[in-house]
Amino acid sequence: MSSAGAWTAGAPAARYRPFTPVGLTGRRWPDSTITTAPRWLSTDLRDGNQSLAAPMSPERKLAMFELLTGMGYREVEVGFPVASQDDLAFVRTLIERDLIPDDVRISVLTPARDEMIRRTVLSLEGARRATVHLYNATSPLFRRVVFGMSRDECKDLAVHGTRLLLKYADKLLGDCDLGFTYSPELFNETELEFTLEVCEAVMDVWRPEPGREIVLNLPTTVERSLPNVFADQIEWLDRNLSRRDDVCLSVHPHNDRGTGVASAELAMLAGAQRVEGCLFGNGERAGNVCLVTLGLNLLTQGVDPGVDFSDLDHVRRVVEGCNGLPVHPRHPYAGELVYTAFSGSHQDAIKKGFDALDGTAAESGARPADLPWEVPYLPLDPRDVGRAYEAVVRINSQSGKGGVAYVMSARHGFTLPRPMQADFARVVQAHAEAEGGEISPDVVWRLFERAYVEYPALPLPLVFCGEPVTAELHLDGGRPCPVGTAVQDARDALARWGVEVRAVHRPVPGPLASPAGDVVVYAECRVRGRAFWGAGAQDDLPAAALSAVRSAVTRARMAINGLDVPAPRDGRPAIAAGR
Ligand SMILES: CC(=O)SCCNC(=O)CCNC(=O)[C@H](O)C(C)(C)COP(=O)(O)OP(=O)(O)OC[C@H]1O[C@@H](n2cnc3c(N)ncnc32)[C@H](O)[C@@H]1OP(=O)(O)O
Ligand SMILES: CC(C)C(=O)C(=O)O
Repeated sequence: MSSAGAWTAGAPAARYRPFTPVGLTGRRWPDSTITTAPRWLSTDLRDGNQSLAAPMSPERKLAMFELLTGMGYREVEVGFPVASQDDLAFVRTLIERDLIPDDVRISVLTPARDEMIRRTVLSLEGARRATVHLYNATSPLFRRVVFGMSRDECKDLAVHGTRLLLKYADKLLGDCDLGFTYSPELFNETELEFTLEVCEAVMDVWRPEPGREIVLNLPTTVERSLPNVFADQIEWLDRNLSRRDDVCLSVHPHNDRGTGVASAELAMLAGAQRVEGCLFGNGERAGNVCLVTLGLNLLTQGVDPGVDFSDLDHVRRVVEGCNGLPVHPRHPYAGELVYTAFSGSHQDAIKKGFDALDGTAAESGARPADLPWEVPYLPLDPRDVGRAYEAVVRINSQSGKGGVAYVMSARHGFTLPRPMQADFARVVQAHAEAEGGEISPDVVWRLFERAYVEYPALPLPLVFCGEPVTAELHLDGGRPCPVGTAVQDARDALARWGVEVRAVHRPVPGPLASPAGDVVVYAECRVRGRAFWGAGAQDDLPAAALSAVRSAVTRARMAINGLDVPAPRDGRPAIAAGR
């Protein structure tokens, strides 16, 4: 029996205890909004790195550091110098080769152990500005199981560690602009009054004052509760900490419950001023909070994240290379598939959104890129993060006419009339069901060509079993041409070939124009009460109209005679795709 089978006797829920709520009254955070970006600290090179099966090589560390600082992160935790010779060497390289931009503050992590604090401080020798980050676990479980310490002993560890830090910094760091971060590890599982007691005791040693802040960094070391509980904890501390103006309240959420981002955001509502995390959520177990998601969540609320995500694919490639871990195709904002719709109703709405945006741009004279982003199903303009529109719609058996029309227009430059979209969508759907999988834009094009372009063998004049053919013409782009007389010429030409033109539709006002210079006409021909479509692209409108009608009538003949539609002629496509 598989291990999952053991649950038939009942889930082991009784082994787990729910988190105790904070019992905060008069909460302020639910009524707050986020209007500015927090301070960010990237811990990719420390928490991220320590969680990798193969920690980053020096070259990868440097690539990560350059990426982070190039994107605009101004606080970067660069390692745990006592962990390994590699970690130490990297810190020394940054300092000795003067690789730290003037506006960037590096930080290094140390446990509250005398010799380790000394060596950590020493690792910063020669740095112009740097922060030492001291941590010790404060939760009851850790006090009991890991340290075997009373509350007072646990507090003393933090206090003594801070004293040692000051002592060694005084001795070893000269005129370095030294910052200090203290983290009560497992904050979220620690009694709030005890956290406060420890933080106050640490502050009594560091003595924060204007110009000498302390960063109190509150981690969900292992995320165990709902984000609202974390927000309550942060608001409680925000209300109760002394010297609040000189404290930077920071959070360090992990993602064990999959709610790291929500925890960070609610904590910001509750008073957190700084957030520590990793790009794409690398980090211990289920990861640290994802800095990309947090930053772009802000952007999509109209708040500048203060970090440059304009080439997110580049960021993703560098991070994948450094971490040796793939970014999930569904990762918010950055995954390969997150700007792609396969399903018909999504594609339809996206296409209408783009059309509306183009319409507003044309009316107002504004560039689409300057208009408010209002495209259904896309929370962000892919171009704002350096992604193209091509992949927004991809076709398979779940797709509908909107998606097929989008591909024809965006990829091939053919704006199909609405009833023809439905007709062509049926062709594509049949192919998708027969073949399975995805249908590339090239195959969509070949299906279109096969279904609608001219078959030159068809004899003229175009009468069908003695019945006249009627047609409605739909004009698309093409080289600039004087539409008025050209339309009359087309009517006259078709009349000569036995076709009565009942209507001419012109979806877009203005001259017909396409980069490839063809005039494109779609013809909807009625034969025995049924509609058949054809498309023609030629140098002039009469020729294009005739071509479209011949193609439609061929389809009618084949269908009514129960024959398959023939493949297009060999050689060059009858219409050049990708106009
Ligand atoms: C939540 C976090 O991410 S915290 C950061 C975690 N990161 C890392 O651990 C990566 C780097 N770590 C290392 O290289 C090693 O663990 C070192 C160099 C720090 C220590 O190595 P070792 O001396 O071999 O100790 P080891 O890691 O096995 O055990 C930890 C010891 O430190 C103690 N300890 C753990 N955290 C702390 C702390 N913050 N402050 C003081 N002591 C601590 C433990 O109680 C244990 O003590 P014990 O030996 O008396 O039982
Ligand atoms: C050192 C602290 C901030 C940490 O990494 C954690 O608690 O997850």
